[in-house]
Amino acid sequence: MPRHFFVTGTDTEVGKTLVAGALILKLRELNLKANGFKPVAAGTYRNESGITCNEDIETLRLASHFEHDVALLCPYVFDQAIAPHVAAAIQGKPLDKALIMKAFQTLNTQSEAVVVEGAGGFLVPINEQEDLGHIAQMMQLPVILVVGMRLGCINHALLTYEAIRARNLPIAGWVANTLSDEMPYLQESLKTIKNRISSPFLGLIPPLPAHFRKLPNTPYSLKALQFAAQHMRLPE
Ligand SMILES: Nc1ncnc2c1ncn2[C@@H]1O[C@H](COP(=O)(O)OP(=O)(O)OP(=O)(O)O)[C@@H](O)[C@H]1O
Ligand SMILES: C[C@H](N)[C@H](N)CCCCCC(=O)O
Ligand SMILES: [Mg+2]
Repeated sequence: MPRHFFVTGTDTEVGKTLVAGALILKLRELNLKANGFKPVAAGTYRNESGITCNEDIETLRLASHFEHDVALLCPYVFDQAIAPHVAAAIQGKPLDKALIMKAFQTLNTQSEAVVVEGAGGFLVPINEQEDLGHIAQMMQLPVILVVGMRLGCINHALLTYEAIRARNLPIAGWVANTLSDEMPYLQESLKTIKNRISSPFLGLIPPLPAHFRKLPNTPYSLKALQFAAQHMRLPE
């Protein structure tokens, strides 16, 4: 069974962090030292202690085996919640693929399993030449595709699937994440995607119950991650 994964999605805000956190919990259930990694995070807030945080990193940290230093989980954190290469240009700190790889390898030496969460969709740029897909290729990780179940997701899922295959990466599976209670004809969309994507279907996450929903500028709760984990399986 693979223990390292690259989680991508059909778009930004489709539930990659929810699925990445749930995957980490599932790997930890197998008694593995599982940790999350984020190559680049964009968007910060101040927590109640006045510390600058990023929601995704805090969620991955919460799910992970041990409390990491933020720098170990994510080498680049930018303040504005915008495209990473734009944030990098604004802050005068261009993204370096080699530095991301070094950070990933450092975390790897302290982990038995690592779940990497991309930023936005698969082809989101990191600089003028490269994108998150190149990061996945550099890490040589099996990809897990999160499909945010909303109108338009069939096309987005199939486009992303083709893009991952074009980069010659193995696809460990895909997860359907129901973003809202009001997705019309959810089962029909699910069936359509299943018929066209031959990689394993790992589960359908229902809408999070109201009391588990994430508030802005806070990480997911452990309960929310556990709820998601109950509705999906690890790839074989
Ligand atoms: N199953 C679900 N039910 C209800 N709301 C959800 C569900 N999954 C995700 N959401 C909501 O959608 C938003 C985006 O989720 P999330 O942050 O996990 O997306 P992402 O793909 O990781 O985004 P990014 O590209 O910023 O990393 C969050 O506010 C979250 O609460
Ligand atoms: C800030 C946001 N939450 C994501 N981390 C980054 C999304 C970048 C999207 C870029 C794009 O495809 O236009
Ligand atoms: Mg995220």
